[in-house]
Amino acid sequence: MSARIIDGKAIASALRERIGEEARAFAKAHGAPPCLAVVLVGDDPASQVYVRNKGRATRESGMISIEKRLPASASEAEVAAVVRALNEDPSIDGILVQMPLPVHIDAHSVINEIDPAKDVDGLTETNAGRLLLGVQGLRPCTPEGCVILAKSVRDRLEGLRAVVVGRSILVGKPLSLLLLAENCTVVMAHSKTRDLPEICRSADILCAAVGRPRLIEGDWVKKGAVVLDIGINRVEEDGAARLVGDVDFEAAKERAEAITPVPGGVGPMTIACLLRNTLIAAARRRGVRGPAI
Ligand SMILES: NC(=O)C1=CN([C@@H]2O[C@H](COP(=O)(O)OP(=O)(O)OC[C@H]3O[C@@H](n4cnc5c(N)ncnc54)[C@H](OP(=O)(O)O)[C@@H]3O)[C@@H](O)[C@H]2O)C=CC1
Ligand SMILES: Nc1nc(=O)c2c([nH]1)NC[C@@H]1CN(c3ccc(C(=O)N[C@@H](CCC(=O)O)C(=O)O)cc3)C=[N+]21
Repeated sequence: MSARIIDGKAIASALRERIGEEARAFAKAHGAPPCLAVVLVGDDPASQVYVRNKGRATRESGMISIEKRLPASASEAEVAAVVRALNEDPSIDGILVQMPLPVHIDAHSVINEIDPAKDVDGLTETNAGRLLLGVQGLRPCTPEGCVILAKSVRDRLEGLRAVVVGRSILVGKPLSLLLLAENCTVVMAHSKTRDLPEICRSADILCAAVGRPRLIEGDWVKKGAVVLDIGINRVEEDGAARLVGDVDFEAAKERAEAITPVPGGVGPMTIACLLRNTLIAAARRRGVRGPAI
């Protein structure tokens, strides 16, 4: 039987609807809507598209979107200065520095300039540490979106075996920690992992965040597994440009119970969770409870 396709676009759209309502209530109570600032350095075409989409989604949810663009030649000090100015601006609730940064800029240093209270990507040392400790903080958006999608299929994740392929700071590592917090038994796999197919076959929840088109083959998927495909890879096929994930979707859907498509799976959830984090940051900065969503 063919798998159920997890409609990330629809789930994200429902979440954004509720965030929009909360944002409007917030604006009434506090005199201004939450405000997200996105810092974009250079002119990477994929980043331009994401930043434009984020801006549109932010406005659609009744929030304010600000973009700070710098040329690819900007120095680390210049980027850091922009981030510090946003930290000090009381009208800004959330700051996101779009990755990747040009190679001459140390991403870790720039991210650490962000005020942890405005770090809606959850990437500063403070928020990463809070995730590790399991205390209140802002969580990275893509991993959060993945957990919501997994829960849309399985009410309780407790005791399930989760395999996360990829251990980046942005996706794989925080996703492993969030699944651990849900009481999954988590295996973190990466480029040095031996017997990757065998390890994947043991997964009740299989998460792929690698950045290699269709690396995960159909027969690496256990029958009845939930597959979350985080990869976004642009490939040329039959003379046309298209987006594919890290999982061989057509083959995997014959074995999985449920699977996310690319596009229309995890990607839209990342944006919805970014908006939710902006709302949470805006509320906490004013000392009120965050949204109940
Ligand atoms: N849907 C969304 O919202 C988002 C999607 N993405 C997409 O997710 C993918 C991953 O992104 P990101 O985490 O930033 O990528 P990175 O390149 O930072 O990390 C890739 C990870 O995959 C591992 N890896 C590479 N090759 C293999 C292999 N052959 N077998 C097993 N593991 C391997 C690497 O291992 P090692 O550590 O050993 O090098 C590394 O941990 C990309 O396609 C990206 O576009 C990213 C962010 C959000
Ligand atoms: N600081 C930072 N935080 C990020 O969260 C971050 C980042 N940098 N750099 C790049 C990656 C990538 N990313 C995506 C977000 C949405 C979609 C998305 O909405 N994708 C649509 C399709 C979009 C398209 O057609 O290109 C989908 O999957 O359906 C994809 C990818 C966030 N990232």
